[in-house]
Amino acid sequence: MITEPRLLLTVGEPSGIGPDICLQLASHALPAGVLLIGDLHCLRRRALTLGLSLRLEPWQEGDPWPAPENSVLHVLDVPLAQPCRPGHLDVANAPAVLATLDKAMHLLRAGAADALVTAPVHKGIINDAGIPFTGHTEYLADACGRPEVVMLLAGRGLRVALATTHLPLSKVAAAITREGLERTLRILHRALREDFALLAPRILVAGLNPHAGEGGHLGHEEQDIIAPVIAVLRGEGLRVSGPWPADTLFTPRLLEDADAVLAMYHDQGLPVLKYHAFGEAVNITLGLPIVRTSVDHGTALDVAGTGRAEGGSLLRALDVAAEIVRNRHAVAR
Ligand SMILES: NC(=O)c1ccc[n+]([C@@H]2O[C@H](COP(=O)([O-])OP(=O)(O)OC[C@H]3O[C@@H](n4cnc5c(N)ncnc54)[C@H](O)[C@@H]3O)[C@@H](O)[C@H]2O)c1
Ligand SMILES: N[C@H](C(=O)O)[C@H](O)COP(=O)(O)O
Repeated sequence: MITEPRLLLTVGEPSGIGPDICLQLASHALPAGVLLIGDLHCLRRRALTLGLSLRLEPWQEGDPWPAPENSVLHVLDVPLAQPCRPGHLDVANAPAVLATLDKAMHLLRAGAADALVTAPVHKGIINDAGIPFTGHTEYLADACGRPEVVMLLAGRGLRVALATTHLPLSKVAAAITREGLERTLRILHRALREDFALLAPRILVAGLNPHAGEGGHLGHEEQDIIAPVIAVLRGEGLRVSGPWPADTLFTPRLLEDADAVLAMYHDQGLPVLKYHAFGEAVNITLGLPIVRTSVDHGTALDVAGTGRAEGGSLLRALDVAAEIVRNRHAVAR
């Protein structure tokens, strides 16, 4: 039985709060052994800026997994091209940010770690560097050869999954197909069972249009796509219901009988989740062969290096990653 999962933690965008919240971990009792992946020099400078007293130890592939120690963090060094300055993005550092993810994937594939936790990256600066990138979710899906994954954010008892992720609103409707939606619901259902140990998960599915299409007068996706998929899955005994009008779906009476909500697009579901649990929620990628969790917030350039970054979501992301590793291990036995 795995007692202490080995967690990789990528530091994310170096000019954002990723380094700040990673460094804060040195003063916490962690749920698992954690290895940071990022620029060691940047982390040392940020610790000085923040007045944090801790030791940062270099770790290299082949070294034994670092034992947890008070006020000590271990770092696999992935050097940046330019020195990092809190709050100031530098396009030259974008390749190194992605290199931390590639390193993590390499270690996971080699069986040298059990899960990946990611601090936030800045999607815009990576694109400005000429590298097409929409998010960790899609990048890791691609790296794992699993194009169909599902983004789930969970916090304070609410779980919200998305049928589409980082897509312009103008492309959302066309991206919702019967095949895609059915696959998404199957991935969500399986993950709720295996990763969250819910034996018969109940899923509420949102409509796409106002009032779930108002009987076809405000859109047809509910009748043509969403309802037929729900009918197929219900026919197999899955506890899936909807399409529910999204404006009243997130009300206590409905949520009390649900384990997760499937929203049709990013800003239909995530504002509710973040209003409910920002700072304590966790982003989990379902359907990958690896375990990957992340924070519920972005790079917060405005607070990087100021001492005002809050690390609660990162602590939860580490907890949830460790819990999923243990649950998957139990299922495999
Ligand atoms: N997991 C990820 O990699 C991830 C997640 C969300 C957003 N992003 C990226 O982050 C960048 C900035 O996004 P944004 O400005 O929309 O959102 P943001 O979460 O970075 O910031 C929104 C507001 O919340 C504050 N804030 C966020 N997290 C905080 C924390 N831990 N402690 C204190 N204050 C905090 C910020 O200061 C800001 O005022 C974008 O490029 C976005 O794509 C990345
Ligand atoms: N959609 C996420 C959020 O709003 O919190 C975020 O952009 C992170 O996505 P990735 O995990 O794909 O980077």
